[in-house]
Amino acid sequence: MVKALIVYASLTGNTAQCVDIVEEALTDLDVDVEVVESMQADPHDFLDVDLCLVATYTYGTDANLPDEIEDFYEELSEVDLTGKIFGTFGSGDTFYEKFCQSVDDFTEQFKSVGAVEGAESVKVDLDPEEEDIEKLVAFSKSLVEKAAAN
Ligand SMILES: Cc1cc2nc3c(=O)[nH]c(=O)nc-3n(C[C@H](O)[C@H](O)[C@H](O)COP(=O)(O)O)c2cc1C
Repeated sequence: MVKALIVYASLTGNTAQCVDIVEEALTDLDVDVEVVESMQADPHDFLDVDLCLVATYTYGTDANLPDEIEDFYEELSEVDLTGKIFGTFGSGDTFYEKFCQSVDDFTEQFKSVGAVEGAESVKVDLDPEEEDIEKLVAFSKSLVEKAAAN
């Protein structure tokens, strides 16, 4: 059975909604999914799963990482995830110049520790609508296919 860990940060619930959608999609695909808030998460836990996922919103004056996921981001740089499949997603607001910058920051961080992107990241404008749900389900499916072939 494929195992997945989703680590997330969500202040007003939009990213949490995206997490629920991905969790349900992965469960429907027979994946054993664990969901952990970033403050409670340890990046070393990714070593025990087949699929490593991070979901986050973007905040601050210069598209900063949310405070509650910063330590996790830094510690992720110390974990060797060579060959592991990862996926990133989250919510932002297209009003801002750097839309979903934190999602991109995590994509780069995962790549820097050797993980392999299993599906293109999904960036949702505020709360997920029908087309976002479809994208998140397709994202989940693609990740599972990659993990199964890994
Ligand atoms: C002060 C502030 C700064 C923000 N900066 C950005 C930003 O740079 N880029 C972006 O895409 N969204 C930005 N956002 C929007 C949030 O990421 C967006 O509202 C998101 O849906 C929140 O997710 P959550 O409901 O999971 O907390 C900002 C919001 C606030 C309040």
